[in-house]
Parts: sequence; C-alpha cells; structure tokens
Amino acid sequence: MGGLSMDQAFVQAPEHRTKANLADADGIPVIDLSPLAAGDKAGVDALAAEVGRASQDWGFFVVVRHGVLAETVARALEAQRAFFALPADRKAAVRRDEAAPLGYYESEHTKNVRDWKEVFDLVPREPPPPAAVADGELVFENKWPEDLPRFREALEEYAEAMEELAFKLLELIARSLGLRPDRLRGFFKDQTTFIRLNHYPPCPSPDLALGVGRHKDAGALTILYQDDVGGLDVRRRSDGEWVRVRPVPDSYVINVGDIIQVWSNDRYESAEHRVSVNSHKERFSMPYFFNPGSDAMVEPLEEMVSDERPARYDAYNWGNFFSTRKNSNFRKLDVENVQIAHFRKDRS
Ligand SMILES: O=C(O)CCC(=O)C(=O)O
Ligand SMILES: [Fe+2]
Repeated sequence: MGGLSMDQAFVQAPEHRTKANLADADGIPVIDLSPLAAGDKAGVDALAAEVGRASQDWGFFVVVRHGVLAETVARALEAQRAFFALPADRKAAVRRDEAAPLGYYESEHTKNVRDWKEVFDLVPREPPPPAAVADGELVFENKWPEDLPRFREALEEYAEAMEELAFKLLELIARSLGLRPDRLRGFFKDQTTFIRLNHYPPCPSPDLALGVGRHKDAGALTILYQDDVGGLDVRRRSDGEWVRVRPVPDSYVINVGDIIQVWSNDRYESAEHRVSVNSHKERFSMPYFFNPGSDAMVEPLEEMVSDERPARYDAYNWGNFFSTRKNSNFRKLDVENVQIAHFRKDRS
C-alpha cells in the first residue's frame, strides 16, 4: 500500500516512538467561529480572547463553524484520494526535485528519520517564474497530474477558501495580542503559503515509525484538515506528555507556527507535534501552511517589545529559512536543520 516498505530508515529512536494507548488531548479548546459571520464587536472580542488563551496554553486549537463550504472540502478530499490511488509511475511523473520542490514526494525526512507517508505539495499562488534561475534558487511552479481533470479545479477552489479563513484567523491572533486587526496582513503580500496533501498508508510497524516525526511548523499558521482516523499527536505544554488530537467532524486544527512565536516575542509558543501511524487504516490530512513573503524579516513586533520584555530573537529572513529547511527535509543530512532557537538572543 502506497509503495512504502518498512526498513531501517523509518525507525525512530526509542524515546521518540509512539506509546500504546495515548491519552486524548481533552483540554484542546474547540472554538466556534460563527461570531465572525455575525460580526458584532463583543462577540469577536470574546472570540479573540479564546484564541489568545488557546495559543498561550496549547499553541493548538480546533475551529468549528468556520465558514468553509462542506462541498469545497469534499471536492478537495476526493481529488486527494484519487491522486494517491494513481499507479506509482503516474505519481512519479509529477515528482518534486531539489530545484522545483512542488509536486509528489514519498521520501521526506523529519529530523533525519524517514516519514511513513507520501505527499503532494502545491502553492495557491504561483510567483512569476524568474527570468533566469540563480544557483540554489527554488522554482515554485505547480505540477498538475495529467488525466485527473477535476484535481486542479478542486484544489484551487479549496485554496481560495483556505486563504479567506487564514486571514480571519490572522486577524483574531492580532486582536488577541492587542494589535490592530490588520497589523499582520502586510507580511502576506507575496506569500509563500503552500498546501500539502498527506497520505499515510497502513504501516506494518507503527510502534517504530512515525507518519511525520516530531517537529514544529516553521511558518505563521497551519490550518489542518484531518480525516476521522486520528494520529495527530501534540506535546502538551503543561506536562510535556504526548496526547492525541481526536478528530472532530467538520473542523480544522489550527496551530501557531514559529513565526507567530517570534512576532509575539514568546507570548505564544509553537507546539511540537507529530503523526502516529497504524497498521490497519490509511489516513489522509491536508495542511495549509500560511507563510509570509520570502523577503519578510521575522523579528518580535515592536508592540511586543518593552524594557521589561526585551526582544528575545534576532531578525531572520523568512525566504532563507524556508529554503534551507526545505532542502534539509529533502534528504538525510548530517547536521541539525535550521530552527528559530538559532536566532534566540539568550542561546548559550
Ligand atoms: O497529518 C497531520 O495530522 C499533521 C501533519 C503535519 O504536522 C505537517 O505536515 O506539518
Ligand atoms: Fe506540522
């Protein structure tokens, strides 16, 4: 199934393997976004406060009544299933490579251990192709599979709906930090957002391998659709234990990424998470990684910095960070991949 076969490359170190009978992440807030549609100020303020608490306590929350049409989601899911059901040679025809990182891929490494998954990456907005490609420069051009007619259409429609939701969430995050609602918008003008379709085939050794190894999302916000199988685990802030984010029908799992951690000067923290696999049921998920433009310099916002709380990070360029991270995920390297911790002022 999925063309993967178990070998040493997938084996996690003992301390990173999934334990049986993981507890549920009971406390993860489920937030109803319908006050946004109603548009009354008090309702939206209360919502922003909820988002703020969740971002502080968990770095994760679930949203329901989010306004994304069920048909739009259903069409995207159908496209996703149809793509991964294609024979290997047709998936390989849209395989990503180092210079052109979008498309199909089945050999991603997270922290140098191979993930038990296959993916398809696409961008909602293609930047104009550079006139000449400089050495090391990545070309973000979508690769659409042939003879899968509704695939492109369904995902373009989905991407549009996600962008709308992403900007609403960004506004709530800004409000929750006491900022102007549109304070963060400007960073997303030439955004490097991408959508990933994930397929986790059943795994013969779910006690040894992971669908995605433990990591934090590097971007600003992640909006994740997960099916009803379950497998997303988050490291609970209160005690450091891994707990499972049980699927909620018609919901999205939202997590704040490293960029919001830096912008907020550590008021919010990007939580570590991973994907566990199982031996009997394939799982599908679709994260939307909402990322700023590649020339964005990421640093604590001036409103988040004071004499009592000086800036905790040096500024870094998002485009460099992103392409360095992408390359390190592409194959096994001998060095640790780039982390925001490398830009912390108090690192020792
Ligand atoms: O599939 C999932 O539930 C989460 C995937 C994930 O964390 C990622 O792709 O960054
Ligand atoms: Fe993630």
